[in-house]
Amino acid sequence: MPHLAFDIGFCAQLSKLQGTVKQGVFDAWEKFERLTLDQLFKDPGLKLETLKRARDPHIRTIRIDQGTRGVVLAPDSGDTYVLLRVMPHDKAIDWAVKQKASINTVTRAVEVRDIAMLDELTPAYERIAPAPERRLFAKVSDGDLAALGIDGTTLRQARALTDPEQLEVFAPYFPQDQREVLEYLAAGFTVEDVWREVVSVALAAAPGDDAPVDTEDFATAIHRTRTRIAHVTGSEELRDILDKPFAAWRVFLHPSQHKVAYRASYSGPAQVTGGPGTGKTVVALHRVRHLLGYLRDGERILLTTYTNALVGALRAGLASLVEDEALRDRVDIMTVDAFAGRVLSTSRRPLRGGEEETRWAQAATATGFTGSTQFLGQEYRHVILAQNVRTEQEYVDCERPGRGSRLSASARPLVWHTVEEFSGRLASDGLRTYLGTCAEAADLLAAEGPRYRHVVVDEAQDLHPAQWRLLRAAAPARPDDLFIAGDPHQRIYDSKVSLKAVGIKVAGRSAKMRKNYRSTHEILSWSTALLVGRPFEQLADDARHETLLGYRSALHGNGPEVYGADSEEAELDAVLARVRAWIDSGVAPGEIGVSARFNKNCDKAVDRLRTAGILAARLRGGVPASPDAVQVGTMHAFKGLEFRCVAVLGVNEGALPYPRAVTPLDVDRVQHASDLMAERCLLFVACTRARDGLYVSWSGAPSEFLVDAGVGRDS
Ligand SMILES: Nc1ncnc2c1ncn2[C@@H]1O[C@H](COP(=O)(O)OP(=O)(O)OP(=O)(O)O)[C@@H](O)[C@H]1O
Repeated sequence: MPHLAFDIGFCAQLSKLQGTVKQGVFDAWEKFERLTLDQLFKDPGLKLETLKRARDPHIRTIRIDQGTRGVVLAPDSGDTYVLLRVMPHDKAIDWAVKQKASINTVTRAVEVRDIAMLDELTPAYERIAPAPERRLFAKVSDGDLAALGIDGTTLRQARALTDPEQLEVFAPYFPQDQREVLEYLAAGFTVEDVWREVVSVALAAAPGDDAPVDTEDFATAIHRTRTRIAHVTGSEELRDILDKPFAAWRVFLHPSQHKVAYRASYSGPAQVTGGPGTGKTVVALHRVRHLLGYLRDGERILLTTYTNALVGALRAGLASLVEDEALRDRVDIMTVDAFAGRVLSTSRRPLRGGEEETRWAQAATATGFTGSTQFLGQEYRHVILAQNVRTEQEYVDCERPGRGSRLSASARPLVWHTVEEFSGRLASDGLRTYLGTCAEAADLLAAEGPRYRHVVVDEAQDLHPAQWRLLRAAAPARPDDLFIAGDPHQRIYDSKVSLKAVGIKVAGRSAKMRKNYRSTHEILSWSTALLVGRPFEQLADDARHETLLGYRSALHGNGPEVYGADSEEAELDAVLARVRAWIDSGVAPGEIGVSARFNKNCDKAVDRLRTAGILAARLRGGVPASPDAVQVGTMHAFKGLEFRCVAVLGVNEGALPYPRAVTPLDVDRVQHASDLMAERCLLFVACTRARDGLYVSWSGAPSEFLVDAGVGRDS
C-alpha cells in the first residue's frame, strides 16, 4: 500500500498554511493510504504528474487544492512518497523543476538540493574566487571531504567559496547533510570533530545495515532518513501534526539531539549545553519521554526548572509529547523552590524581594556589625549556604573561593553571629529565604531518602549549590539519576556553581548543541555580538571555558531594528508603532513580546498599547494573563520563553547595567565583575527570545553593552 510521508521542509511551512490547504494535504495523504500505486497515477484529482523541465524525474507534483500543488519525491521502487513542499501552482512547478534528490553515501540519508540555483551561482563565484589556497576549504583535502559525505557536485561548489558569508548564500540550496558538514568546517571544526559531531550522529540515526549504499535505492533511503522525513501511521497523528504547527520538534529531532535524548542509559548524571534556542528544553522533554518508557511501578520523575513561567512551558511541552495522561502523571513538574517547599511542608512564608536587605540591617544592628548589608547577604549566599557551612569554626576555617573581598579570620565570628541572628529572627517571625529552604530540604531528603528515580533539570545555569544539593538528594545515585540542560551564556542570577563540588560529575556524559532552531541568523549574530569575547565558566567544573564556536541558525530573515529616541515618551510611541506594524503584517498579538529591565517600563508599555486599542497583558510569574494579548514582561520574566517578535525597550545607560544590581568594586571586586556579566547576559537572554523579528530601543544614551557591540554610536 502506498504512503505519503512528510519532509521537514514541509513541516516548517505549516504555520503559514491555510486551513483549506491543510485539509487538501490531509485528503492527499488519505488517498495514498486508500489507493494502489496504479490508481494513484491515474487519479484525476491527484494529478501525480512528472514535469517536463524537471532536473530530476523523481520530483513530481500533486494537486492539493484549487491553485495549490505539493512537490513530492517519488521513488522508482517502493511505495513511500515524500511531500517536500506545498506552494501556489506556478511557484511549485518553478521550485520543483530545479530540485534534485540524491542519497548521501556516508550518512545514507536522502538529500534534496536546488541544483539549478547551485549551477547558476557556482561559475559566478568561481570567476571571482582568489587563488585556491585562499579559499574557504583550502585546508581540507578532497579525500577528507568525501569521507564526510561531500559528493563530486558539492565538492566543486564548495571549492568555489572564499568565506563563510559566501557559504551562507549557498547554504539554503545545498543538500542538507552536506551543508551541515560544510558549516561545521567553516566554523573551525577539524575533520575529526565534524565526523564525530555530525556524520557519526547522522549515521547512528539511520537504521540499517553496513552494506555499501545503493545510490539509486530511494525506497530504502527514505526509510532511513528518520531525522528529516516523518512517517505518519494514522489519521489522528497527521491531524496532530497539521494542527500544531510549531511542534516540528516533536517529530524531527536533529541527530545530535536524538543521540542525547534517546541514549539508552547514562552511567551517571548527564548534561546538555548549548546557546539559546538550540533545543535544550526539547531534548530534556524527549529525555523524560524516553525515561518514562522504562519507569518501574511506583517510580516517579521530577522535571524541574527555575521559574514558574518555565514550569508552564514544560507542562505544555510534555503534554504535546506524551499523550498518555496516566504516564504523564508520573512526572512532577515544578520549580526547585516549589519542590523544596513541598519537601519541608512548611507554613513559613518566603521573604519577598527587598525584605531581605532590611532583615540583614536589623541583624547587623543587633550584633554591632558595621560593614555593608550587601556583603552579609552575599556572604550568606555564596559562602555559607554554597559550602553548606554549619558551625562558627567551619566558617572561620573555610576558603572563600569566588569572593573578591578579604575577610580575616578574626573578623569572621562577628559575621557568623550576624548570620545566626538573621536566621534566628526569620525563624521566630515565621519567615524563610528560598535558598535556606532548599538547604533545609536537602538535609531532610538526605536523612529520609530520595523521592524520585530520575531528576531532569532545565535552565540549570542559574541554580545555586544549595538547590543542587537538594536535587542530588532527590534521586538515588544510580545510572540516569540526573539529566541536566543549561547554558552558561544565559546566567542571569547570582549563582556560581561547580557541579563537581556538589557531587555531580558529568565528565564523559556531556554534549553540546550548536544549531539554533529559534531565531534567524540575523537576530542570532546580532545578539551574540553582545557577548562575544567574554569568557564563560562551564556548568561542570573542568576549567575550560564555554564558547559559542559553531553556534548558528539555518533560518534567515530581517536583521534587528534599533532605535535611539530623544525621550521616554518618544520611545514608547516608537514601540507602539513597531508593535502595530507587526500586527498589521499578520503577527498575532499573542506572538509578540515586549520586554524591559524594570517593571515600571513594562507598566508604561502596557498602558501605551492599551490606550492605542492593542490588547496587552503583563506576564507575571510567567503565566500569561491572556494568550491573545501582547505579552509584556521584565527581562527576568522572559527567561526561557520565546515569541515570534520581540521588542526590548529601555536599553539605556543607567538601566543596563543597573547600578543597584551591581556590587560596588570596593565591596567585592569579583562579585562586581560577575554582576556586570549577569546584566549583560540579561540583555542577551531578552534578545534571543525572538524568532523572526527583534526591535531594540533606548532613550537618551544607549547602554554600554550596546555601545560595546558597536550599536547605538551614531543613533
Ligand atoms: N529538532 C527541532 N526541529 C524543529 N524545531 C526545533 C527542534 N529543536 C528545537 N526546536 C525549536 O527551537 C526552539 C527553541 O527550543 P528550546 O526552547 O528547546 O531551546 P533552548 O535551548 O532550551 O532555548 P533557551 O536556552 O534559549 O531557553 C523551540 O521553538 C523549539 O520548538
